[in-house]
Amino acid sequence: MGVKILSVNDSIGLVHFRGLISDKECSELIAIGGSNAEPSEVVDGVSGVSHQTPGRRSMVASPAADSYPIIEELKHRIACFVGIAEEHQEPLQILHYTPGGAYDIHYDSFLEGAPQLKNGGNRMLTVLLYLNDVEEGGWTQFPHIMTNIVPSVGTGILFRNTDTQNLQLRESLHAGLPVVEGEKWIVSVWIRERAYLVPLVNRTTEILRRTL
Ligand SMILES: O=C(O)CCC(=O)C(=O)O
Ligand SMILES: [Fe+2]
Repeated sequence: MGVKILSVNDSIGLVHFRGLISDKECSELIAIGGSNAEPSEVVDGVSGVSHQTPGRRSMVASPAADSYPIIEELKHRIACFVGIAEEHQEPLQILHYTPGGAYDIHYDSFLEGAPQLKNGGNRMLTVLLYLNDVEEGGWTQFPHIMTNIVPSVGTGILFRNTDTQNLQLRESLHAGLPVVEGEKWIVSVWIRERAYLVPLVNRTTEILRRTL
């Protein structure tokens, strides 16, 4: 499957592309997301604790790659596409936004001294894959570089969150604008500077849920 580059913005290495996943795979991922969803959380940059917040209004599923061949395959494809080993990826997330759902303006990377940096370093890159067309709204917006990405099935973006010293890149500020009509399904993958160890507690919860 050939990846086609639609546009590039050099300031944050933003690449808009099509062809990393097929429409059929998008439907498959939506089905997996729908059957594993929980309310999304955000990690606190100081305490390192995850909590629900009004700024991230979506449902999220983080299915284990070893339970779903398509997730394993996708992680591999993303690693080849970005040229960084799979071990640097945090668990892949499938996000579902309904009308009013949004991810308010934020950085994916952490500031110096944040406890999350201990596991894998900073979130160097983000990959978002759009799994469906949104009737209205749901654009991914980068205000500093005045760029909006309109979700469209089978397309995706890749961008840098950090500079060459792995410090937060100001221009990487972004938001998932509110969905106005329809729904929005995406895959989101955060890629670290170094290998990221999936905390055992998450894995255990997942395994338990699977066996119950
Ligand atoms: O929903 C979007 O368009 C943005 C998602 C996002 O920023 C993230 O998952 O880090
Ligand atoms: Fe983000």
